Amino acid sequence: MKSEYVIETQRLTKQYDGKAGCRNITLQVPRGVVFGFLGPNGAGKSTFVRTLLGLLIPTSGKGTILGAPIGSIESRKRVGYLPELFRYPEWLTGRQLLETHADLCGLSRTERKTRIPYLLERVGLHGRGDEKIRSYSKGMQQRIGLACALLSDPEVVFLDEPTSALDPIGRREVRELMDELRNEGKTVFLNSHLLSEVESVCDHVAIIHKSELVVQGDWRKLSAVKPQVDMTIGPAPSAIWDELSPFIIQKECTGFTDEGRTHWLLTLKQEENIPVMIRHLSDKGIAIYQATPRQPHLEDVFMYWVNKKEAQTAHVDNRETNM
Ligand SMILES: Nc1ncnc2c1ncn2[C@@H]1O[C@H](COP(=O)(O)OP(=O)(O)OP(=O)(O)O)[C@@H](O)[C@H]1O
Repeated sequence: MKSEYVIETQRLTKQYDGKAGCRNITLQVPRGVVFGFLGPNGAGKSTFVRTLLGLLIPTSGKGTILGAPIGSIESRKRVGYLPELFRYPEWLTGRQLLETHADLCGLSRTERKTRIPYLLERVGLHGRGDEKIRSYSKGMQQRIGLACALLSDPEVVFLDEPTSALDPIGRREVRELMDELRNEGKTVFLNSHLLSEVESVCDHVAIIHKSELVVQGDWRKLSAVKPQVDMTIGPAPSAIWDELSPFIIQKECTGFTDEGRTHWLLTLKQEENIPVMIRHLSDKGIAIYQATPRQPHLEDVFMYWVNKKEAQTAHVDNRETNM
């Protein structure tokens, strides 16, 4: 039976001379998702990915990819990888680069005959495959790297900042590609600093900071951002706010209309308070013209957890200095 998780690690640690890197990372990546792996610069993301791929030897801990131990040939056979700092031999053409990778993956002649033209097309390099990589723009080089990562039709694809060199059109194409891969049942492990991009393609994320895992899960469910609702209501007595106070953490008047309506931004204790408040207002005969829950943003969730980790680390540092 296939495990629910394609990647699992237990206290995986890779340190450089006993410092930095990543430490005690216990992570589960579900099958068939685009998984966002986030963290500030120097948090340990690339170290963790390179350790998963067997490019670095763990200091301690363990992990599996598709059930095979990390670093084993079995686990490496079934993954694709686009590194952050890609650099390809510039004397090769795009097609020759893919041929070389096809040799490394052990793709048969028949497979590469269909797979290479298909991938050139899929990454937007149709008609450019016979040009030398030296003549490729940075974005085109990133696209050919993406084709290399997908060549063996891997079940798990690691993409490290896959859109860093791409224009907005290219970024959208890569987002669509990630969606397609997910729809095909593949798992994409995405490292990216572009939180708006991650937000639009990922439900599941993990955040690491200062080498350690801070949190993982469906980012919309990670307790961070209090629910907010934009409301427009008709004339109301001020006492109504006292009655609603058990549900509201904060209220902000955001505007008025000529018809005597008022716009409010309300921060609530929990989402379930929205229907309760609406019922209360309408029972009191107060007209509600609109009530729209605000969508949370990944950036808020990210900042919340990174700041929380900062505060914990500062607390531990203070205790150690005072001892
Ligand atoms: N080869 C190395 N030797 C020594 N220290 C290293 C090495 N590679 C990374 N580090 C350190 O390990 C920590 C994590 O680095 P890593 O590159 O994994 O972070 P990252 O989260 O991928 O950062 P970025 O977002 O900037 O790419 C950093 O403090 C870095 O300086």
